Amino acid sequence: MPTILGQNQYGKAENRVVKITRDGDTHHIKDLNVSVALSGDMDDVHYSGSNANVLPTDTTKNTVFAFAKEHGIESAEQFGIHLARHFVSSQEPIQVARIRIEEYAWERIATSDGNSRFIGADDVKHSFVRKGQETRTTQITFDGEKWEVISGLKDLSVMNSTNSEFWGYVKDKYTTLKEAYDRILATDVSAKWRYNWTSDEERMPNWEKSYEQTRKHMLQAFAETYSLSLQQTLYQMGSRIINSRSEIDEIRFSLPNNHHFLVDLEPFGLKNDNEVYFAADRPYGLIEATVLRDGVEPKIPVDMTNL
Ligand SMILES: O=c1[nH]c(=O)c2[nH]c(=O)[nH]c2[nH]1
Repeated sequence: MPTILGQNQYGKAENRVVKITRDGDTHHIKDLNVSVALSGDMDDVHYSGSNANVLPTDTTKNTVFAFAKEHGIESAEQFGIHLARHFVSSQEPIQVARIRIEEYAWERIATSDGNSRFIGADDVKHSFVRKGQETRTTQITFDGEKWEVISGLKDLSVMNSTNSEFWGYVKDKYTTLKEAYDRILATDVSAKWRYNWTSDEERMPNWEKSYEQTRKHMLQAFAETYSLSLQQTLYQMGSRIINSRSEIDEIRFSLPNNHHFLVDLEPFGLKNDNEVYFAADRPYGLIEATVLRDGVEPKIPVDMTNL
């Protein structure tokens, strides 16, 4: 059967580029998901396999990261326009460049002695919570006599653009990880906490207020902990909640370590001074632990955290 080639396009999809602009110790984040689709004179590669007109998709990826450094990311539109113009004007066979960008917005975390809108406060300069709501969860069990309430949240994305280190770990013959003295710490918090209210005889907690305060303490502890590991940060988050909220006896966290790798821009003659990162989606470290009020029995099932 005779066939002909129809519409075709190619490029690297979903380049997760994170650009940190460090204005003194006030940091600004641009977090984009950039997909490049190029089309033009690409008959030969499909019909005969000649790559003579093919700019590799790998190069389109490199261009995204290099442009983040060279031109900055003023807005998704400005960044996309730069990229599209570059591909069409620098590559003779390419006639159309389509750049799709999703932008993930981040807000500064309001810390215990500051307001997020007041950037003068020392500790709100490099801690962010992703815009858009997390999911709130609860599970209630009643046997006719006793209540058990386990509430929580998931998909609360947070990031510290500094004040995170990781070093001094065990090294064996398979260890390649470089020690980090200034890294990005990012996670999507899943947490479940158990209320110590168990009977109609006791005063019921104010559920709305408790949720709001627990979330607040969780965020503030994340922002205010100078982190030597995600494990240490987790413990700080949990103990801040147990110490501040008498209605909660136990909290379990499941924290993915959302790795941000510095992109090597040396091959393009560019210095990456902790500015341009590749936000990897997998694999990720997964750090899980329960923090308990001293003397109480743990009751949150260990594999419940992600529900
Ligand atoms: O905070 C961290 N904890 C780890 O256990 C770990 N392991 C790793 O490779 N990176 C990190 N980061």
